[in-house]
Amino acid sequence: MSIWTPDGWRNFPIQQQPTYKDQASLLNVEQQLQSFPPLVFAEETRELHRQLGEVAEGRGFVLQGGDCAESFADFNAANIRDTFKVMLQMAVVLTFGGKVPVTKIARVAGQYAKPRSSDLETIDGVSLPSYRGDNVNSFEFTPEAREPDPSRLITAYHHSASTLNLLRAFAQGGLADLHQVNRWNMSFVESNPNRERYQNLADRIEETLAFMEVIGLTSETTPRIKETQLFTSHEALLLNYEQALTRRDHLSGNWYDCSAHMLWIGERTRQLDHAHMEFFKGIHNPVGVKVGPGMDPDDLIRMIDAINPNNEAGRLTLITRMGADVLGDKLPALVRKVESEGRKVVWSSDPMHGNTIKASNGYKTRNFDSVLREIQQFFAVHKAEGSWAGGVHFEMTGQNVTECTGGAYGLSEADLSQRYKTQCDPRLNADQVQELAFLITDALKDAKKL
Ligand SMILES: O=C[C@H](O)[C@H](O)COP(=O)(O)O
Ligand SMILES: C=C(OP(=O)(O)O)C(=O)O
Ligand SMILES: [Mn+2]
Repeated sequence: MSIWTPDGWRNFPIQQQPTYKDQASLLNVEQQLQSFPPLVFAEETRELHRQLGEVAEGRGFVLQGGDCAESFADFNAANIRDTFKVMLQMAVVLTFGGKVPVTKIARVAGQYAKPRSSDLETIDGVSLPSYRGDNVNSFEFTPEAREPDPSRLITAYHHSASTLNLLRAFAQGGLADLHQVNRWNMSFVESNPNRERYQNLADRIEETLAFMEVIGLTSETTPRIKETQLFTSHEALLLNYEQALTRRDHLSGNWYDCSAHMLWIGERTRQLDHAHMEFFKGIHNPVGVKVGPGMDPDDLIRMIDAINPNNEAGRLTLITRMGADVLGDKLPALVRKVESEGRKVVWSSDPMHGNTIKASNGYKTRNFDSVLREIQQFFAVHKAEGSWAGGVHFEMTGQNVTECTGGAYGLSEADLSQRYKTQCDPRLNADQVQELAFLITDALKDAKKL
């Protein structure tokens, strides 16, 4: 067997890559990226691996979320802070309500490249290359903007570095204090139309914090109360970028893709004999694979064995994205196969990508109830099969956008145009996604009885 190298993927067929006209400039960019510092440290990545190992064994839950596509235009402190805040709020609700430790993984600091259904976008009879994410081309609909530009990879790297820098400061610098986080939850509940549904849980958290304070467990005495740990992740789609950030760790001698703690392969690029699979085989990060309704149980085992030949718990997360109407038919056979063959995986639910629809006014959207239904069915299937529903994966933002319909504020298709800001898929807004956290705690608590 030949030895794995970070550039070995170049010998395999590959999908969903931009066609760069200027190859010399691409090479130059790759060389620069290779000389830049890594964005994450292998030891942090191993800690995430350890936590995901606990999740695979049924002793933890993963909350993964963030924009479908980060954008250079929305790169600012308020956006980063608000995503961080909402993830923390959700994690507290899930930890307390579900009585289980929650590992937080943001889709941030590198979630720039997008696979697309079509290579071309046509507007009023004009066809141009599709927008493929800000590290490839620009969203604006002109021939110049849509031309893939390698220098965007450098910009993406610097944006990712600054984003990570701020997140690390937030995580350690006091913004993550549990008292603070629950104050945000209280104000979310107070103004929510479904307040009576959520009030009780938020009050109980408040009381618990007050009790802890009385017995001396305060932010001052107990650092865990004011600090948190947030990992980063993105779809490792552009392998030129990922290769350049893949470094050999001096402590273990292993290769890590140091662009993020966790990387995943999308539904469109996970062919067993293609480049992405080859790349993922050699990196030691925890990895995710998106699994849609077309996956065959035997192929799933082949895929698992290709990526996780030693069957290590925490190495592989299967992120199922089936659609609320399909999951009940398709997921049981996959779960049964994986469990009966003894493969250790984290099962996570992406309830977004299988529920994408076109609204009557043309907006790409998702409905809150379909998203909730897919998660509920995900829990129900795992309960029936005796497996552990290990996590959820959302496209979400801390901003008050109008991209998905439904939720307590009853967003309608007509409301979508008010603040439809996404450059790719529609995200749940801060209120919608917090409601989901409250609404899934019962299923999570129930799952724990297994
Ligand atoms: O985020 C995932 C994909 O990039 C996205 O769902 C593709 O969307 P499209 O069908 O508009 O290309
Ligand atoms: C591209 C994505 O997902 P999928 O591969 O499942 O379509 C995504 O998570 O944005
Ligand atoms: Mn998406």
